[in-house]
Amino acid sequence: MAQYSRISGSVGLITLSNPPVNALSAAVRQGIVDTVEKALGDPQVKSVVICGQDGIFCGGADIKEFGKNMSGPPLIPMIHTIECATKPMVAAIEGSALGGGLELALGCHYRIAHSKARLGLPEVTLGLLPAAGGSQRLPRLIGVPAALDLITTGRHVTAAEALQLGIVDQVTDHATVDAAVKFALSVAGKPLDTRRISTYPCPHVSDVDALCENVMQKVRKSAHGAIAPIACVQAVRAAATLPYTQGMEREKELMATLYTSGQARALQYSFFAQRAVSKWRIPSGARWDTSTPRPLHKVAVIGLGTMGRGITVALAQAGLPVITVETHEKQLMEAKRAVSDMLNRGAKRRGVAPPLDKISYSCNLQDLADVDLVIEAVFEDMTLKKKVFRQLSAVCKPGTLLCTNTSGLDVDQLASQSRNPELVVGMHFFAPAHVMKLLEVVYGPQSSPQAVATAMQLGKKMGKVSVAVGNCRGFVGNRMLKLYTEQASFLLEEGATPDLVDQAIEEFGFPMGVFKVSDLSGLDVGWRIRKEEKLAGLSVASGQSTRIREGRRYSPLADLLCEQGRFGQKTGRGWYQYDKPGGRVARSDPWLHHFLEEYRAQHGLVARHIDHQEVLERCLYAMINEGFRILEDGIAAGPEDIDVIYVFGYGWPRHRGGPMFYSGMVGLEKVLERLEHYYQAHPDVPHLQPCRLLRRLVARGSPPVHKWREVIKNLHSQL
Ligand SMILES: CCCCCCCCCCCCC[C@H](O)CC(=O)SCCNC(=O)CCNC(=O)[C@H](O)C(C)(C)COP(=O)(O)OP(=O)(O)OC[C@H]1O[C@@H](n2cnc3c(N)ncnc32)[C@H](O)[C@@H]1OP(=O)(O)O
Ligand SMILES: NC(=O)c1ccc[n+]([C@@H]2O[C@H](COP(=O)([O-])OP(=O)(O)OC[C@H]3O[C@@H](n4cnc5c(N)ncnc54)[C@H](O)[C@@H]3O)[C@@H](O)[C@H]2O)c1
Repeated sequence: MAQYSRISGSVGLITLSNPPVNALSAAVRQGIVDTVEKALGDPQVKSVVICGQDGIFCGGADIKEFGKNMSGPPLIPMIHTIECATKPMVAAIEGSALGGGLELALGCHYRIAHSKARLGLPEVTLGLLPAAGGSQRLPRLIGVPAALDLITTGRHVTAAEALQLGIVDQVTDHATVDAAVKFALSVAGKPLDTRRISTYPCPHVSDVDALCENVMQKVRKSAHGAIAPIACVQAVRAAATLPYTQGMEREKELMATLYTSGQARALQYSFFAQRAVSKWRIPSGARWDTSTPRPLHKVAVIGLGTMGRGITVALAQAGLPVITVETHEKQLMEAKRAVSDMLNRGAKRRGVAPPLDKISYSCNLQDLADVDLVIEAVFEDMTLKKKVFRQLSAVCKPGTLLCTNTSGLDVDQLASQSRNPELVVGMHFFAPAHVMKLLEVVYGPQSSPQAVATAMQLGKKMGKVSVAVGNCRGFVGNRMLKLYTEQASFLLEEGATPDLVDQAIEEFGFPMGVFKVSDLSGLDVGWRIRKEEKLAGLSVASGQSTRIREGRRYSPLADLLCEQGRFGQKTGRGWYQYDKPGGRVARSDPWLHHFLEEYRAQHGLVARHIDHQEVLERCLYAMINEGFRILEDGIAAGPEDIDVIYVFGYGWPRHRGGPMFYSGMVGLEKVLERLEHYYQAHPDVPHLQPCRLLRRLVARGSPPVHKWREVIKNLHSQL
């Protein structure tokens, strides 16, 4: 759908109309073709303006159409007709002009943008490239280096930057369509030969091969196996080296490869999954569209360690007044300095003033009497947290929401310490909290719809991707992670090295292998928890075998390293060695290899050859199996929730969709068969036993991931 009218006597106005983002669906494309024909055929019309309804120009091709049989007029000839028109065509850009939307605008002879508009070619983030001429027109318009930057990253630019780059001709603070109509009147009848971008030569670059090779190397490094960024470089290179028509052929060829790839499917799934999780619903029946969040005027953070500092920064950057509480003046002042530094650095990067005045600092919990919401981030110690919750319950005004940033302690137990357990939820941030996008919002059986809605909305305000999850040990992310790291340790016992395991994981697409991450976060963190759980340290029951806990296989390797003071990067030694404490570059450590050999000898273990395939199957399938259990238990509402958590919180390569999507790509039968194989080989590892939901899905013919919810619902109704 596109509406047509004639205004100011001689301007044909075409309005794209497909809420919410005026995506270029088959109907919209047909509407554009019809209205352009009408405008060009109307002798009264001297120039044409194309705009979008409801303050947004166009969000690009309709992603929901991808993978289906395409109907309706194709984009490329449609844009070509617009460019060839003999009447000036002006794009009036408000809101967003993205992907196919910007390509449509590039087909126009002029572009007028509102100052708040955003423009970009984000196809790469969907596993594609701008294949409606964008990869060929943009470099001709703004030059190869700038086009490479925009197309390989998919970043959106502001109207001001678009003007500077030469993407738009004018920026206005006023009504965009009015400005565009005025402009269209002023250019009516003027020659258009110099306005057709496809006819431009690509601006000269001294050594285009060297430039593209350089960008290609950078892109390969950051892509972690994603193919779209590489195809984007190849397409822009074609623009720089070939005539337009041949460049278009190359664009089409590259797009055909990407379009049918599993990576594009994964990335498009991820796009919709990210949006689906914001439409939360929980077992109590509460849901996103019927629950009203509480307005927040002032919030508090308790405990200004690693997490509290990051959370405070994120809250202040979101514009919220925050009061922070520490135990002693010394800690408070130290934290104040660190928080101020973080805010100053962030503000410098973004070219804004640091919101230092949003934060106040205190050592007295009594100062929290008037806050609307508290985020507790004290040590991971249940006794301490319970005490803090009792104190907060006594101090805070009625209705204050109490949230905990615990990584995995029982949120219901904390709720039971409060006079109003319905106002308690977990807000599990990830380190560094002002950077990481993920937030798990943990609800309990008593959490009120308003408490969940408020935490979800606060997460959104802080720029997080928030996922509502049920309460269990480790919630979703850490519960699955435990199985992944456990398998990695078992593999070391069986003959692998940290280098081999990490290489397999990094080749899969994770930015860092499991042992490098462990060195970065500090081995002591997990050690402390395991000691509290009586799995490690002096409290391990006497007579217990070193490699068995609670009747299951246990690997004490990490505990043994901690006993040697090898805590990872912070001590300069861990699973790897570093040039100094705090060093960042992991190097293989002969000591560690010798230590592993001795350990195996001591426990009668014979090292065997382990290949990358086994590393991936053992580590990833164990984690995926736990994901199915989480779905079975109703802790996550659907596979999308788990996948979003893994992509945004744990470095799962986005072009592989997330663990649950990936299992579908591998084939559920295969995952089941491999788990059965490994469980048979390791019967002392119960988590390798394939869970019921996985078996049920395979028995149902392995439906695609978007159909799993039905099977889960049936499973739940039978319980
Ligand atoms: C052998 C075979 C050969 C095959 C060759 C095939 C050739 C096919 C020809 C293709 C030609 C290529 C054309 C072009 O180059 C490709 C593209 O344009 S891809 C799309 C690029 N656009 C984007 O990536 C933009 C995506 N959207 C956004 O970034 C944001 O939505 C927004 C526009 C900035 C708005 O943000 P918000 O206001 O925050 O709103 P939401 O994000 O919550 O979105 C609201 C709602 O809209 C849905 N939606 C958004 N964009 C699209 C879209 N492009 N298509 C469909 N739906 C879209 C979004 O999902 C939300 O809905 P909900 O999921 O909540 O129901
Ligand atoms: N570090 C991580 O990667 C991470 C990630 C997610 C969640 N978490 C969770 O966040 C919480 C905090 O972790 P952290 O790493 O920031 O710990 P941390 O040790 O760095 O900081 C804890 C801070 O709490 C302060 N504190 C202790 N008791 C207090 C009290 N009664 N009143 C006020 N302040 C008090 C301490 O002085 C300290 O500064 C824990 O529950 C942890 O499990 C940590």
